[in-house]
Amino acid sequence: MSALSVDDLSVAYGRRRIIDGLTAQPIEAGRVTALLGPNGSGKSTLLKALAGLVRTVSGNIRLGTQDLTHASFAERARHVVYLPQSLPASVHLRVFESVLVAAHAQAQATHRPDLDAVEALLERLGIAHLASAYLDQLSGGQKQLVGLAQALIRRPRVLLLDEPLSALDLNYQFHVMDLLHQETQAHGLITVIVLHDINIALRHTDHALMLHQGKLLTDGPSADVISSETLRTVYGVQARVERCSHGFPHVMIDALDTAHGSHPGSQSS
Ligand SMILES: Nc1ncnc2c1ncn2[C@@H]1O[C@H](COP(=O)(O)OP(=O)(O)OP(=O)(O)O)[C@@H](O)[C@H]1O
Repeated sequence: MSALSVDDLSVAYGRRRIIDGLTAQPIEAGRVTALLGPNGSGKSTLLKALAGLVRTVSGNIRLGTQDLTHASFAERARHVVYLPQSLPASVHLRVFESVLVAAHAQAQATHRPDLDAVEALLERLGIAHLASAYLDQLSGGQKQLVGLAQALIRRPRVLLLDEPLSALDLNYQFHVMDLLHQETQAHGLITVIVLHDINIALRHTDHALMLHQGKLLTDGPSADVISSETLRTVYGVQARVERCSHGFPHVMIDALDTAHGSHPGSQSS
């Protein structure tokens, strides 16, 4: 299975460099990778660069042996699906149609869309009852689940999700992470998820990249990346990683780290 490789990647908006010479370990297929870091550290910018949505990019992005950095937008879109933080507000389509449209978009390139597959996916996401509802009449969390259905139905090789749990209740957060794990393993996807909830990252992801002011502070197994030291450096908090009675690691935040003075994200230019 191919890996996604990022080598010496820099990304700028105009003259302002946001991602600065980022080189990461290969992001392997079949495992869920968390992209972590404070507000403004460059997580969305990195995802957009991987999806080919930012112009001012230097360095190398490869999918297996294929150079994605210089691939056309259409070529990249065959392999990479990016789900932004929020979907367009006013699309007057029914949920089922919207997922079918997403399937059609991909089907031209790879496989034929399948009505049963759409139905099964809505069922697995727990939103089959919304199939006939209009998108612009859904709650924020319901829209987010539909966005995930639109992304997953396309069966990409690389799935980039920007805060896909931000509007979901506790039950759906767990359910969606479980489902993403199953899909990632079953289809050998490269799944990269921006998360703010460190405990979800610890519990539900295999690998993590920790961004700090546009640079990669560290990457590796999530349980190694999420440590007291990195949480202090990156988020300016005093934290402990402990195991709960079921043996799962869990982060406990004790206090803000007074040595930081202000929010660490506010230090970036
Ligand atoms: N379209 C844009 N034009 C100019 N600057 C931008 C643009 N989008 C983001 N930025 C800037 O790039 C920096 C990184 O933003 P980005 O959205 O990548 O951060 P993030 O880590 O995803 O943050 P958050 O956790 O708050 O979503 C911020 O300082 C932001 O102001």
